[in-house]
Order: sequence, then structure tokens, then C-alpha cells
Amino acid sequence: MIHLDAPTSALLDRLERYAADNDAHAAERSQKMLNLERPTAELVYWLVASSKRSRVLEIGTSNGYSAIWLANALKLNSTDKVISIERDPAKAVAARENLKAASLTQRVEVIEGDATAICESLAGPFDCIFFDADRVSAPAQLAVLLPKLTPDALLLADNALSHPGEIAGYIAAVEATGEFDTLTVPVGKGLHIARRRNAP
Ligand SMILES: C[S@@+](CC[C@H](N)C(=O)[O-])C[C@H]1O[C@@H](n2cnc3c(N)ncnc32)[C@H](O)[C@@H]1O
Repeated sequence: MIHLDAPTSALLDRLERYAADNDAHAAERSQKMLNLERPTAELVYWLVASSKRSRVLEIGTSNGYSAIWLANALKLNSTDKVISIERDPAKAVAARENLKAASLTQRVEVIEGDATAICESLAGPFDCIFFDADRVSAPAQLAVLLPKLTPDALLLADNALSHPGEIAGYIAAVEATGEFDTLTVPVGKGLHIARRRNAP
């Protein structure tokens, strides 16, 4: 079990209950929160915290559930930060509200818009990218982000097992670089993990 502070744990529990109810009744897929499953969120937290990441980019914020986990994983020093991209304006608003409730406004910047265009505009460097948006645009985002990654960058991508067809292009693009050790962990919807072998 991962121990976060009591207010954060209570907020995450509340968001999980909200998403379970909302996603069960939402008329359209775009209205669902589609948050990480708890075991996947805990693994993401573990990976980011244990490898001491400090410049994290999340693609696909939804209402901020996973961003709260990511930000808690990198609370190491004052410059550590998560940038998170969301194209749905209502979800971006909800994410900012939830991040405020988690006292993480200074730690997470939510940028609204199309992920690929925003990735082009970001300077980097990033030592961790979490891909959790539409999957099919992930190869384009990876291409834009590769020059902005640190030598030991960690790439995480959800839905490796739930949407194998949609994520295949991303996994192939990672492998094609020849620079990453990769692994798919059968947790939740399947977490694809790639760690860049240190460049000389
Ligand atoms: C699976 S949800 C993200 C869940 C979130 N990471 C969490 O665990 O709390 C995917 C989100 O990505 C957003 N999205 C999908 N494609 C996108 C794109 N091309 N650019 C920006 N956001 C996108 C959707 O609006 C949706 O809110």
C-alpha cells in the first residue's frame, strides 16, 4: 500500500467514487473521466518516485486524477513540475479545481489544447512522459518529444492491453528508435514502460 497524506488520500478516494459513478452513466465516451485504475496509478507513482523524476509531461489530463499521483511522486524540490495536456475545456477546468483541492496548483500546469501541437511548443527537457490520450496520435507526439528527452527518460503509456491495435503504432515507434528497454506490465489496462538506455 502506498501512503499519501490523509487529505490527498481522501481526495483520490472521492475522485475514484465520482469517476465510477460518472463513467457508468455518461451518455458519451467524451464525458467519461477514464482515470487510471488504482493499481496502475500506484505503479506509475512508484516508478516516477523511485527513479526520482523531476520534469514530467502528461498527455491526457482528464480531471486530474493521474496528475495528482504524478505530482505527489515528484515532490522532491521546488523546481519539480508536471505539465499536463488536455483538449477538453471542461475537463481542464475540473482538473485545475481538483489540483487546487490537492494543493498542487504550483506543481502542475494544465495546458489546454491538442497534444501534438502543444508538444511542439514545449521546450523540455523532460525525464518522464506519460501517454494517456488518444493513443493514435502518440507516435507524432513521440517524434516531436524525442529531442526534448533526457538521456535516461522514462516513457509510460496506458492501454497497452486494452487497445493493442490503437497503441501498436506508438510501441513500434519506441522500438524503432533502438534506444529504449521496454516492458508491458499486465496491470489495469496494461502499462507500457520504456526507459531510455543512457546515451554515451
Ligand atoms: C484516458 S483519459 C486521461 C485520464 C487521466 N490520465 C487520468 O488517469 O486521470 C484521456 C484524456 O485525453 C484527452 N485527449 C485525447 N486525445 C487528446 C489529444 N489529442 N490532445 C489532448 N488531449 C487529448 C481526452 O479528452 C481525455 O480527457
